[in-house]
Amino acid sequence: MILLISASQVSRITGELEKQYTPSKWTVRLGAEETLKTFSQIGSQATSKARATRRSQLHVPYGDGKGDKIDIYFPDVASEAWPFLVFVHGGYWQYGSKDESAFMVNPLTAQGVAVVVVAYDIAPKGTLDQMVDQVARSTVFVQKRYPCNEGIYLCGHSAGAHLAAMMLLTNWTKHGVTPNLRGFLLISGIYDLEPIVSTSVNAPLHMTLEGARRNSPQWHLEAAPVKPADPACPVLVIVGQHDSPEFHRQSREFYQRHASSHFPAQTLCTRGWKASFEELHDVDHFEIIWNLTQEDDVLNQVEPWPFPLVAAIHSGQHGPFSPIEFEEGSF
Ligand SMILES: N[C@@H](CC(=O)c1ccccc1NC=O)C(=O)O
Repeated sequence: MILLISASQVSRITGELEKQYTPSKWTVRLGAEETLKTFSQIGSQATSKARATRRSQLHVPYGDGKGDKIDIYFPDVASEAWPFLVFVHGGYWQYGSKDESAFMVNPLTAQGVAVVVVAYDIAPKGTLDQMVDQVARSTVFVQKRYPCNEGIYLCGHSAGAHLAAMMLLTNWTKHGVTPNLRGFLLISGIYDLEPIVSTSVNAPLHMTLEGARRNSPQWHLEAAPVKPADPACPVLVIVGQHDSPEFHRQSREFYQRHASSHFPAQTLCTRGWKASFEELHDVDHFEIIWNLTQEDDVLNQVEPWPFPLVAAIHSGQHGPFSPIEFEEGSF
């Protein structure tokens, strides 16, 4: 069947896709520009505060590349057997940096969790393949440097959630060590990159459809070389209520309890991951992260660690979450 569509229909469709993948167009409290400005201000302030008040090691090289750097922030307790939260910042693989992304450092280190904020080479310097490799190498570095860690929890936001999710597929054998991964916290992420190819996001990324698919966790879950080292490694997929419908779809389809015709047998649940899905009530794509600077933010409650969100759902105390659409992942 040949489908004929007019030029104006094409421009309407591409315009809609562009809007769906522009998170600042969906905010409800501040305007787009003010939201982006506030996000970067809050990130910078949180980072200055963390560096001024927490014991830290900054710009630690995890590889030979100039951009292979992490910041490590430590709890007060003298030990190396902390749990580690490794945070991968967002910014559509083309902006953002570790130097304005220490949102959760003070609340988490105060509760005994070491926080690692990862730098990677954003576009145009870095390609998607290189960024994925950098996040893998930074995680391996943390494991090698802190072999007594009480678990590494990978957390990413938006494009950073994509990079963190790619670690579900990583074959660690070539890295010589399998990180002690105990959980994934994927916040407002993108797991199928194909729709991005035809948006302006792709201008500095130069992704081909093939490259987009190669770097889409949604398309490769069946190829995950190993099941999680710890069968209790939970994967929490979270999206903000005021994220766009496309962002909601991305999270839901990645998690989904049952395979869809679009992604047959390609969801976290159907591949055997202990996954949960949650829509966080009344927050947008940016507030969901900047709220992590607050000690009382739901995602910062570490008792019971790792994810009180999961525990709260299981105990029926939904608190500030929207209870809709949650299904416990099958295992
Ligand atoms: N240009 C985008 C900004 C954006 O998407 C973004 C900004 C900061 C952190 C994460 C982002 N999104 C995905 O990585 C917008 O206007 O919404």
